[in-house]
Amino acid sequence: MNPDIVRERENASFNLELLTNILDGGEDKTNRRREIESLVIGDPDFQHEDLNFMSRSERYDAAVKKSAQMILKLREYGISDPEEIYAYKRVARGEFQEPLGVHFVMFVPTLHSQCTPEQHQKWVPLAESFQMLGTYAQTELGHERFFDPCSCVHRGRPEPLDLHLGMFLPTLLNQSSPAQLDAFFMPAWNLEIIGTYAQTEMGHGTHIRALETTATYDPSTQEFVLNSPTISSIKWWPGGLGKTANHAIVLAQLYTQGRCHGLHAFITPIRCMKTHMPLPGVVVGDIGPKFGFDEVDNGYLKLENVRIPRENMLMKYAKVEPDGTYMKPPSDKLTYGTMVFIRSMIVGESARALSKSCTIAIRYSAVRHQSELRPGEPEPQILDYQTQQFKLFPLLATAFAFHFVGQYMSKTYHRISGDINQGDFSELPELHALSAGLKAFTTWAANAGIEVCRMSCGGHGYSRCSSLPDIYVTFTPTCTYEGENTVMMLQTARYLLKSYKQARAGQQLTGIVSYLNEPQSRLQPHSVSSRPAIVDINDLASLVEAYKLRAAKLVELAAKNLQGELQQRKSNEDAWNNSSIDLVRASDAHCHYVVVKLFAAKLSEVGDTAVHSVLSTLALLYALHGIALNSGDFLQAGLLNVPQLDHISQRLKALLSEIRPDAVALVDAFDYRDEMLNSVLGRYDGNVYENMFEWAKRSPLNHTEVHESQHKYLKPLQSKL
Ligand SMILES: CCC/C=C/C(=O)SCCNC(=O)CCNC(=O)[C@H](O)C(C)(C)COP(=O)([O-])OP(=O)([O-])OC[C@H]1O[C@@H](n2cnc3c(N)ncnc32)[C@H](O)[C@@H]1OP(=O)([O-])[O-]
Ligand SMILES: Cc1cc2nc3c(=O)[nH]c(=O)nc-3n(C[C@H](O)[C@H](O)[C@H](O)COP(=O)(O)OP(=O)(O)OC[C@H]3O[C@@H](n4cnc5c(N)ncnc54)[C@H](O)[C@@H]3O)c2cc1C
Repeated sequence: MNPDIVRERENASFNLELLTNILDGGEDKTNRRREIESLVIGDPDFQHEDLNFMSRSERYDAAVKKSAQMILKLREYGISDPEEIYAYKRVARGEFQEPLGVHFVMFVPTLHSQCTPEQHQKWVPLAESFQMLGTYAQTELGHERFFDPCSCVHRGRPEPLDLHLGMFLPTLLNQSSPAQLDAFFMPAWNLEIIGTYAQTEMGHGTHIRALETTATYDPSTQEFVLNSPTISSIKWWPGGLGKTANHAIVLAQLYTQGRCHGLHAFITPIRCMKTHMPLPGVVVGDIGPKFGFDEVDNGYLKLENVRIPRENMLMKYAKVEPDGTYMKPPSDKLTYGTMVFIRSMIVGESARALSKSCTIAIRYSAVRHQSELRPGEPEPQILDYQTQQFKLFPLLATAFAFHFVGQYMSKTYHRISGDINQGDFSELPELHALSAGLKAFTTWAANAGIEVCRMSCGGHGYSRCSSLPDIYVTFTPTCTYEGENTVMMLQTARYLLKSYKQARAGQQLTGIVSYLNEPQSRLQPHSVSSRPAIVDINDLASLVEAYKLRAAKLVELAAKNLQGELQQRKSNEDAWNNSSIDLVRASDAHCHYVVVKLFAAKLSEVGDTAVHSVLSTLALLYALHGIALNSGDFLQAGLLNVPQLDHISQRLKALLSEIRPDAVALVDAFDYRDEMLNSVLGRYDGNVYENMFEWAKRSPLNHTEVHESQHKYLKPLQSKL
């Protein structure tokens, strides 16, 4: 064990096991999670060469193999609780994704959530043959017997099966009639059907109302005929589509009786279940190498007069009768349910990606010595440099904040989706606004934070052995997929502005936007110099209040700017576009307020004094750092005065020093085993250098002492010169 890291752990001011228990939600949960993780770590079937040393094809192969093994082992061990499945997969995957991810997380849940009772009756016997469903019963989406898609959301690296687990299964869960569920869920769960979620097209990802794929109902055969009428309508991006999946949930414009009824979901067989060859009329393949996601066969799909039975339209909400009569759903946004689900889960993913990165960067900073602080003295640990602390500790605080926000988002999703399943759609707009905004807010912050962690490790952060490049390339598309972040922020802004207008009209708001009801007089701008300071920078409650007032102020500002544009006789759409910078800023401030508020609220649940103290320091650091970064907003809203800015920077420095002795223990509390971090720099024992040397020796370029290119090119060249 490296002596620096041993000393760091001895200096900790709190019992880190207690903090781990808080992150897990209780001591029992920590123990069980560890038990499950050990099942993978001790299993020779999951030992393989570092994927960094493999070609893309080998990586895909290894990821499919791993997915298949995971599914078998989970069933062999009888692990069925969603949290436990997650704990198992998290270790088995490491930083890699699984090919079946979207099958379980999007495909099956979409089937679940969009079935009708009649369809349910038809297929129940199939479903009942599956032992695991019973145990999933308590947890899922208000249904009695469905599995929890949360357990399948990918964590770590993408895998070819991610889309099957991640979107195909969740969409099945959300949008199938019960009969469809039973028809498709069991084969999907047993992997006879491997599904993906095919929504995005080459020409449109964001503006899904403009998707061009068509599903035209033919009453004479009671089939839908699916077509990709243009080059831009080719489905592009779905994970697992290229080579893994044999079915896709295809989002297409529904035509019946000569009318278009908008986007609906259709289960579409794309490959033969026996030979795995593409079916007639189906052109399918891999879209080629990407920034990351090497293990996943993100694919293309062109449909040429592909016929599917009427029953393959997901009919829980909207329906097409045999004669072609269309029955409207109670809300046309229910088709978007899978996206809301995944966005809610991505919030917790932000916490995990950032906490892993902080673990690596902080452990490495504790064992790395560089430069001179005082002449003649030994080189200090780089963690002793104030600038290093300033890079890393606010991110550490952010990782804790996002962890608690992730827990909240997941609970809120389950509560509201339970109501939706009971036919109560009243909180759907709030769920959409919250999940869209927090998905964007947390992924942007974590994305930027991972890169800061990488650069804080100097040159070695650039090596794949640090794992930081892998974490980054795997995580960064969360800013784009499941709703591009700017677009998501604008969706939240839409809700905020609507709420603001309602508040101004005297309506009493409830939920997370209720602060918009507060008297506007509190928000009038004051001259910055004359205004008495209303924020106590040492009091978290006061800071929460400041974030709230800043959010209210920015929502008001955006509303006024929008109104100003409208008064210039601009159309609604142009006025909206001309105000969109302000609208995104308002959403960002709203989300920031929610995060600070939830972090502060979490403290009241912590009984242990030492843990409470260290978490309070982190919460204060998170809140003050955010104010320092956005000081213009707080000054403009009259919530701070200029002298306070200096106090804040002094206070921030003091907080960095307070956290310094606990930094390593704080990242240890995230409890990532070495096998999960897969990072030479982030090793628990701190023995970085010797292991870096061993890792490099395994590089394929070192398999021979002299590379063949010497003989092929350089020697002949030398002889010619
Ligand atoms: C492993 C990785 C896997 C990755 C997979 C993928 O990426 S899969 C691909 C992922 N792809 C994406 O994520 C695509 C991203 N794009 C989209 O989700 C949509 O095109 C959109 C939301 C941007 C606009 O949609 P639009 O043009 O239909 O809507 P509009 O703006 O005209 O607003 C009309 C009303 O609808 C409301 N409303 C909207 N959404 C929801 C919702 N989910 N729920 C509830 N409500 C919602 C909205 O608030 C508004 O309410 P209001 O004010 O009238 O009361
Ligand atoms: C790794 C990965 C996996 C994916 N997996 C899947 C999958 O399994 N299934 C699937 O269907 N899709 C998948 N996607 C596609 C993904 O969902 C889309 O790429 C995403 O929704 C963004 O859409 P877009 O690519 O059309 O971006 P665009 O909308 O073209 O975005 C480009 C720019 O335009 C801006 N913009 C667009 N509209 C607006 C607006 N209204 N207001 C302001 N600015 C705007 C955006 O902010 C952005 O800056 C995946 C993508 C990736 C990268």
